[in-house]
Amino acid sequence: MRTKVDLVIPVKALGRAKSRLVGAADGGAGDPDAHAALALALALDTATAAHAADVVRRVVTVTSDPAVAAELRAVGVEVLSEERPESGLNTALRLGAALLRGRDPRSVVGALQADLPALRPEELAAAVRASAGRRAFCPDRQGTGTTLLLSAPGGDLGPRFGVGSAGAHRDSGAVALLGPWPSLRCDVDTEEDLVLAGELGLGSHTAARLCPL
Ligand SMILES: Nc1nc2c(ncn2[C@@H]2O[C@H](COP(=O)(O)OP(=O)(O)OP(=O)(O)O)[C@@H](O)[C@H]2O)c(=O)[nH]1
Ligand SMILES: C=C(OP(=O)(O)O)C(=O)O
Repeated sequence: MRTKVDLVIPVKALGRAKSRLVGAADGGAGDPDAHAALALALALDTATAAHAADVVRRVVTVTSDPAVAAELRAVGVEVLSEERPESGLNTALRLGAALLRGRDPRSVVGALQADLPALRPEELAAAVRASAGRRAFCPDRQGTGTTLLLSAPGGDLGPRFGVGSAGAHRDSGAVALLGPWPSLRCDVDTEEDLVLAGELGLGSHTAARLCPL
């Protein structure tokens, strides 16, 4: 049986997003527009790769930022407006998951972080297949955070993102997905992460936003 998944990709308002990457887009200068363009590029590359995965049926972004909404709609992503951004990431994910669950009571719903600019559709697909009908999560490269969380078919997503989320998802009964999918584990929080993502192969939006070395 082929698993199909409907994904929520949360994207923080660009002015507040990816604070640990300020300056990465312009050699340390820290221009806000250059930073916002980089944060947006990370999300565009993530959403584009997710959309291209053969196991993915729908991609919905939750954001309060009109610029993010417009750019993601332009690449075919549905956008759900986050009415109360101060409520945080897990609230945004529950909103998106509820929308998707309402459309299909038996589906697998998932949360995919928006900072995976090297993501390869076939690696995302392999991780989804490995979940095999179980609520499951993929830890980030360091093993402490979470890049992907999947519900069981028809089940609750139960997002517990935040510091130490891999442990929180494990403790809540989700199965860890630990296969050969480095691009799915390479979330980009720091410039070091960005270098590692570059070694895996950045998506075109992010590559275009970085200063030539
Ligand atoms: N919609 C929404 N997305 C969020 C929120 N907080 C975090 N995210 C998204 O969740 C993902 C993981 O968040 P982080 O890696 O902590 O990203 P961040 O908060 O932008 O980065 P830092 O400022 O460096 O902590 C990213 O894709 C963010 O855009 C939120 O309150 N609402
Ligand atoms: C919010 C998270 O992302 P990060 O740890 O990359 O900030 C998480 O992994 O739960």
